[in-house]
Parts: sequence; C-alpha cells; structure tokens
Amino acid sequence: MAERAARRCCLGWDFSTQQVKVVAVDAELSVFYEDSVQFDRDLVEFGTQGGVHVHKDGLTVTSPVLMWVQALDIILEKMKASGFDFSQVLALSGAGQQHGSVYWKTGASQVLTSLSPDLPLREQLQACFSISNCPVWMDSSTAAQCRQLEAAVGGAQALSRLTGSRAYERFTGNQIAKIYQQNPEAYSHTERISLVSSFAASLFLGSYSPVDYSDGSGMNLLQIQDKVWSQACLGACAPRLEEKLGRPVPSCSVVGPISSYFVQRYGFPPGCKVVAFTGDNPASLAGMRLEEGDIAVSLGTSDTLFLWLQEPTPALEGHIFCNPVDPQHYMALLCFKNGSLMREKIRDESASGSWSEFSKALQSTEMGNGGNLGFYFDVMEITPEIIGRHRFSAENREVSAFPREVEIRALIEGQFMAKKIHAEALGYRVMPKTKILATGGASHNRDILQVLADVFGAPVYIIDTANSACVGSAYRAFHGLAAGTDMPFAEIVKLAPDRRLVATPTPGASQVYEALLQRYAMLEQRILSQTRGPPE
Ligand SMILES: O=C(CO)[C@@H](O)[C@H](O)CF
Repeated sequence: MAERAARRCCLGWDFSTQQVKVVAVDAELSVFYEDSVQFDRDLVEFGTQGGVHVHKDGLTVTSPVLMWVQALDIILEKMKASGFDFSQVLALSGAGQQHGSVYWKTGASQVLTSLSPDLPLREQLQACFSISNCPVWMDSSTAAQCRQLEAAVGGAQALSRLTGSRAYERFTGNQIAKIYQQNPEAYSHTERISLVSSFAASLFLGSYSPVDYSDGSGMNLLQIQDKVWSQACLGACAPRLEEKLGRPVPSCSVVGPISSYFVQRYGFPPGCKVVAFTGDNPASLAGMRLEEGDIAVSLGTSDTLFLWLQEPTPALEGHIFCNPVDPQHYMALLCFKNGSLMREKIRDESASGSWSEFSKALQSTEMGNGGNLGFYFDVMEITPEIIGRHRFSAENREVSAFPREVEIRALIEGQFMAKKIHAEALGYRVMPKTKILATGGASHNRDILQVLADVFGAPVYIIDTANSACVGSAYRAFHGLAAGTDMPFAEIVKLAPDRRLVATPTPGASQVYEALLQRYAMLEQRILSQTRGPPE
C-alpha cells in the first residue's frame, strides 16, 4: 500500500443518543476521516431503539453504559483496520448527550488506571459500574425530585438564577436524587458520578475526568456565575455528592495525556492531549463557530436556538450554560416544539402541500403582513406554554381564519418573532456584527430565511451541522493545544470553511418589525393570561 502522507490532526468524538461518532480534522481544519458506530445496528445484543430503552412506565429512559464502552472498542478497531494513523493525533476532545449520568462502582478507578492493552475496554470495565442502565436526557421520571429541589432553593426562578435553568426532569441532579432515593445501595457503592461527556473523557484519560463548566450547567447543580457546585443543590439531591462529582473545570482545560492503554493498543503518541469533553449542544456551538452576538437557528422537528450571551438573564424557560469556548461568557438554548411539523401542516393546508407554492405566498405578501399576526401551536408549545391556533387582525381582534397567503406569512413571521422576543428575554441582543446561522430542513428555503433576516434585522448564513458536535470537539482539541497562550477560540478556527450568506434584511424591515414585535409580545401575554387565568 502506498505510504500515506503523515497528517497531524485532532480527533473530535460525539457520544450521542444513537451512536458514537468520530472525525479527524487536520491543521487546515479540513475533515479527512469520519466513522461511527450505530448502537441499534452494530450492538444489537443491547436491544435499544434509538439508542435507548423506554421503560414500561413511559417516563424512565435509560441506555446501557457497557454499550457505550463497547461502541468505543468497535470504532477504534474500525479505524485501526482502515489504516488510520493514530500516531498523528496531537489532541482529542469530545461531546456527550447532555444530562445523562454514569455511576462508577467503588474500586473502578484502579481498573481504569491499569487497563491491559491486550484486551478490549468492554471486557475490563464490565464490573466497574454500580448502575448498568444510565438515565439519559429523554427521561422524564423525576418530577417529584424537581419539586423537592426547587423547594430547597426557594423556587423555580431562584433555581434558574443559581444554575441557569429551573428544575427539569432530565437534568442530572434530579436524576441522581432519584437514584439515591430509590437505589441507596447502588448510590453508596458509587465512588464517582460522570456525565456522558466526562465518562467518555475518562475512558481516554485512564482516570476520572472532571465535569466541564458547560455540560455541568445542565445538571441543576452548578452555580453558573461562580462556576462552583451549589451546596444547597447538592444537599437537596443526595449526601456526599460533591466528593462523587469532583471539582468542575473550564471547558477548554487539558485534563491530561491520553492513557497508555491507547498508546500501546492503537499507537496514539504518548503526548496526545485530552481536552475536557462537553455536552453535544455546547460542542455544536463550537462547531458552528458562533461568536459574540451570533445566533444559530436549527429549523428541525422542533426549532432550537443557540445563543451567545455576555450577561444572561436566567428565566423559567430555556437553558443558560457556561460558554464552552469563552469562560467569561455564556450560551443559551431555547427550544420551540412547533417547528417543521407546524410548517408542513400549513404548507399542506394553505399551499397544496407544495413548498414552491409556500414560497410564492411569502413572495406575494408584504413584510408585516398588513398587521395580521398568528400563533400556531398544534402541540403544546414549551416556549411559552400555549396550545392552539390564535389569529389577530391589525386591530388586535381575534379572527378565525386568514386568506391562505396571509396564513403562511403569519406562521413564519410569528415563529421568528417568538424566537427574537424569547431570545431577548434571556439577555440576547442583536449586535451590528450579528450573524444568524441557519441549519436544519427549513434552512433550504430561501424565502423562509428572508423572513428570518427581516425579523432579526441581521444577515442569515447557512451552515452544515451534520457533524457539528464532532467537528466542534476537534476544534476545541486544537484550542486545547494552545492552552496557556490565551489565544481566542475564534483565532484557532479562522481557517475553517466559511458559511454561505443567503439573506440580508430588506430595507425598512426594522421599522416594520419593531412595532409588530411589540404587538406580538402583548398578544402572547393576552393568550397566556386567557389560558392560565389571571395572575394570583
Ligand atoms: O436535552 C438536551 C439539551 O438540553 C438534548 O439536546 C440532549 O443534549 C441531546 F443529546
């Protein structure tokens, strides 16, 4: 075989819900290798669906930790068989599905630090976990623990101010509380609790990797301003929890050299650095190369906003995390459940199922839609909690229908005005240098993106985020190589392929939407008060 040219690189890993994925990125920030192991397809003995087990109660959702371990064995063997040159890997980092938790049994650290390079990880670690089936982000069985935690710290808003989010069932602190309450034996035999991200980093490190600030912000346990565990939250969840979590670290930290296990078994260089792993969404923010003032809009089944925040305003909706690439700043996630399924419904009802008809309707109606406004929530929306369709005339009178073109524009303008209003409620502000990065299915429709640019008053770029968590992790590994030089992340990634500009604000857009946004916010409050009843 022709000698392959040596190609110094960093690896980016993603331990996500359905697969383990890896990319190799070279010094020019080009992705030249990628591979994955799909849990359902490649590890059928675990019997997962979508990488998880949904339990009979319909609320508890777990994944087998040994499935994740074995997936790493398999993907490394696949890379080795493909001739991948591990000796060129300068550093690696990674991501994990957020909120999931891994429970290392007492004594496991001795096994982790003395792995034999002659055996796969699965064989050596199979007695190292006190909980075999780990709770993951799809679990919603901890409502009682959420109420207990909020009560312990003075309520939902107080918890949000402290940790960046009100109590959410999937958040790790509440999951740990449930395990302590329902399986005290297992909890007492647990010497370390990792997130999925820090668990994966521990495998590469050959010792327990600390939780990073950014993924740690998804636990309802970390004080996001001071970047320390909240003693009130720890105490409300389980005893002696701080010693099981270890001290959290900045997300850009180099947590150590790679374990000798990987040097001897696969040929990684002994000096290969392990940079703290983080959550998949923070890693995606890095992969999208969001900068101060930018906003990423993922237009999928549900629409998700990634915000870069300098000064957060924690609220009862959305999630604020420590920023994964700038320890002084923050990021926020806002999820809008009525996303593409709502757009497809209105397309079917008002554009004969045709996206080109849908686009023509947007082209044939004016910005501001003649003052007509709509709220379209066929499933209970979470931002904010409203259900149903509510249409209003220019005089703020509720009406039962709009002409089809008006309906289409009312849907899209309403979806984007909601995003701007709720992003600003979390502390986001459009800046002169703001870029809107659009991704997901609807980002292929230029007319929809034109409305996005007009409502936000900022240019819209499209980006491919297929590997964003992996690529972001490789970028963060390169950033870790520059640790101690204070080189900003943006400088490290400036060679990355550029984003494509697809829409800029129409002249006069800001005047139109400044007034409309105020009406939208007022009408949203009117609907909320009608559905919630008058405030106490
Ligand atoms: O729960 C979430 C974020 O809060 C999900 O995006 C998970 O991170 C997906 F793995």
